Amino acid sequence: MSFLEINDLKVHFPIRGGFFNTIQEYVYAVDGVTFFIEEGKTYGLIGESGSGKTTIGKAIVGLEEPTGGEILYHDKPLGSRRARKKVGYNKEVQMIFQDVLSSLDPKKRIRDIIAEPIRNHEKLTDEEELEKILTLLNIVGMPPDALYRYPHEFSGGQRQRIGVARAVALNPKLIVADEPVSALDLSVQAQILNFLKKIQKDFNLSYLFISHDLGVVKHMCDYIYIMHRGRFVETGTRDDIYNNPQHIYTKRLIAAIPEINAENREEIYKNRIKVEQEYREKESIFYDKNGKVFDLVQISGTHYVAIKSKEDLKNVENNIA
Ligand SMILES: Nc1ncnc2c1ncn2[C@@H]1O[C@H](COP(=O)(O)OP(=O)(O)OP(=O)(O)O)[C@@H](O)[C@H]1O
Repeated sequence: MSFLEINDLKVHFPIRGGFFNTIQEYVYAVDGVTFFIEEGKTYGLIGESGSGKTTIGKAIVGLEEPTGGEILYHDKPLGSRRARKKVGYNKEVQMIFQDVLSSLDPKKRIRDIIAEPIRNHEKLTDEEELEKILTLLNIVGMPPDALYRYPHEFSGGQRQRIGVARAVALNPKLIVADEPVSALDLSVQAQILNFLKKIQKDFNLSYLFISHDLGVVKHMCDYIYIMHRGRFVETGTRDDIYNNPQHIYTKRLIAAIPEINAENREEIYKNRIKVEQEYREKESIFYDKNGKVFDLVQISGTHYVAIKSKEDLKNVENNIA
């Protein structure tokens, strides 16, 4: 059962300029995306820089106001900030960021950083609050003496754990994780991804996992939304996307996954060249003449791809190796 539905979400940013600082044009950061979030599942939102991923995440947590479409929480449209707080939405949907250092106030000790959402939403005595924070530190694998230290005294991986402790402090249902590991080195990335998986079970959490890297989300996500130019170009289960990619943009993302210590390097490079050729030959099937992404067409149970028409589907299918 989905508890969050995003219908035809649009976020357009005006660009102002000229002598009177009037609106000159718009950035169509998010231009009509529809999807849902179910309990305990992980959704990958993948796409290159500027494709609109963070804007979707921010719209979901209420940091960005949609220009169009709606977000339904338990079948009811999200209202004003006040209405969201009243139905507990602000507690249940949290966000963690890539640049965790700048999202943790450098002048505050860890105790106060983690306590912030608790103080905003719950009335606890000092003692109860301390106990809760110590439990949270324990859950994220941080020692109690972290309490009175400052963010700069910790490594990137430790800071991300502190960010997670703050995010789970209010028992959320959904965490929007915006590139949570891309600033970390590879071995720490794996640690944090495993840790996120572990606490998912403990808290029955759902994740909307934002990344530009299909390799990173390979083991995390149940369902994947591939984003390009403000819209979805392909959506499906992890298997649909990894085993049977259809959109040329998805194929390019998969071809770009770096293979560390790969023995078949030559094959990987040849495949990249093949995908690039296919992109040039078949671009018109995937984008209109203005470069806009087409609407999604269902190609199997859970698998949708944005192409010009159903007739072109055959054309695309013939292309599967
Ligand atoms: N406040 C804003 N005002 C104007 N344009 C914005 C604003 N925020 C984002 N944009 C633009 O909207 C588009 C989508 O940005 P967004 O940050 O959502 O992309 P992204 O896919 O998350 O990229 P990245 O991976 O680099 O974070 C970009 O062209 C960006 O420049």
